[in-house]
Amino acid sequence: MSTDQQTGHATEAGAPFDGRAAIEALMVAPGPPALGSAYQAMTEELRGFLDVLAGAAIDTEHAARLRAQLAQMTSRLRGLEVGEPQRLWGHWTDRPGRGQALIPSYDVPKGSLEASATVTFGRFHVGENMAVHGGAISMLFDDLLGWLLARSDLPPSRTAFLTTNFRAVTPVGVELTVHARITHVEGRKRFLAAELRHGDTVCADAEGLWVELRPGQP
Ligand SMILES: CCCCCCCCCCCCCCCC(=O)SCCNC(=O)CCNC(=O)[C@H](O)C(C)(C)COP(=O)(O)OP(=O)(O)OC[C@H]1O[C@@H](n2cnc3c(N)ncnc32)[C@H](O)[C@@H]1OP(=O)(O)O
Repeated sequence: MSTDQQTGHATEAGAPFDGRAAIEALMVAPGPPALGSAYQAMTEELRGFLDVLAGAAIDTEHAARLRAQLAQMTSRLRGLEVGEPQRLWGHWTDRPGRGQALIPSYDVPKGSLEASATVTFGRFHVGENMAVHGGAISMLFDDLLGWLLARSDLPPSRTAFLTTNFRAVTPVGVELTVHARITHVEGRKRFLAAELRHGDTVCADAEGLWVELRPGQP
């Protein structure tokens, strides 16, 4: 085995990195259930920390103390770094939120062509004026649509384009509903659409194209 320099993936010596195989491998939990529960609880705690920090007015001493505590935790984790396929972050595909804090946690059922979920953005994702950052909304759509596809019976694909329309300010700290659907499939191309609502108000919608990876495509 050797390591792909760009992706950190372990590959057979001389074999090119295969994106399809790597995505298919993600459909199995990366560790035992007890670790999954502990990891999920840890990422939820991290979300809470980031939201509170983003909304807090701290003083110089508090900022310096936090920096020192974070530096200590970072150095403890450094020795535990692994390659991309072995990482735990975001790879708990059997759990809502998948063990990551990049976007709010949501859950969609397996094997469906459309799904609805609830999400709540915290203050970490505020752009300004207590409106959710547009980039965070696009990221939610990319993740949700990609995850809907990954959970369908279709072979692995990757986002080719994603267009987001911001229709109304997306509020922070309240439950929102997101609906995602695979609208049609043409050969390797999958067209998808999504909508984010607060009650009856459409906050944002999106449409995008995902292209099925060919065997051996990175
Ligand atoms: C990867 C995630 C998996 C999930 C696993 C589960 C784990 C849990 C994850 C949950 C969800 C995470 C979600 C993160 C999702 C990302 O973050 S993905 C990262 C962002 N996207 C990228 O990096 C993609 C980069 N681009 C590429 O890799 C390649 O361009 C693509 C998209 C694979 C397409 O390349 P290609 O296979 O060479 O496609 P090509 O043969 O040129 O075109 C095929 C067809 O598509 C059309 N097409 C291609 N691109 C476009 C375009 N931009 N506009 C219009 N048409 C286009 C072509 O015109 C062609 O049409 P036809 O002539 O057949 O009618």
